[in-house]
Amino acid sequence: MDNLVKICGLSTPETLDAALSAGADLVGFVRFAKSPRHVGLDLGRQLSAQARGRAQCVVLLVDPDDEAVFEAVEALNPDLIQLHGHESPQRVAEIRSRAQLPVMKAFGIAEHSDLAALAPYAGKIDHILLDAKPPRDPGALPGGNGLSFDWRLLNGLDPKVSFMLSGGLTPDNVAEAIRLTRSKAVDVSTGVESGPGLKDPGKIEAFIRAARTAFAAQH
Ligand SMILES: O=C(O)c1ccccc1NCC(=O)[C@H](O)[C@H](O)COP(=O)(O)O
Repeated sequence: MDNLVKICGLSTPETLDAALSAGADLVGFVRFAKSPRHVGLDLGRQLSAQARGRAQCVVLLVDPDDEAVFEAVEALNPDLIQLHGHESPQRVAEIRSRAQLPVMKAFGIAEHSDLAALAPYAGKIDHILLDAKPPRDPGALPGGNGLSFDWRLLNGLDPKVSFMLSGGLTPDNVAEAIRLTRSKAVDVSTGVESGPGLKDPGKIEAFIRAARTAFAAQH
């Protein structure tokens, strides 16, 4: 995962086009009914076809049963499955094997000890996504909350561990986040919106530009 930008939670052809035109490497489609970014299967099929060949398509699922995995894979034909719930290492391995697709597992980070949760997934996942923990409110979404965590917590992470950084990133703070964490991949949703679920083409472009400049400065 080198110098990659993922725009997550795209749900209209227009904003997807904005992300693709601005050079997003990965585009994420959320399959979670309570989310303002949720895409139905027909829309997901249409959006992933629009993105095909221009960016990697990611389908985001939360504690999916086999049927939810199957229908999402069948409709969206994604390049990658992002798991954003409480999937155990064993369940992740099952999903990866049944779908025959790479998996990126999200981990919520609030304190240094949260990084210990990564170890049991070694060899069972293809990519690591480090995100803020969701608010304790029972109605809160498992992700896409626009909250960041203390990036300095990643200082103790083995430099050989490659990860995608997410959680509260914006066009204004992504350069600092990349500089501090030396992350080679970033993911954003809320920070490129003008309201819940409403992606803003200008913010998408500004985010990608800022991330690219910061990646270039790492070398
Ligand atoms: O976006 C959602 O609505 C969502 C719902 C359920 C699980 C995850 C969800 N989003 C995940 C993301 O958009 C990102 O991978 C990540 O959490 C960063 O989001 P943000 O802090 O909003 O940039």
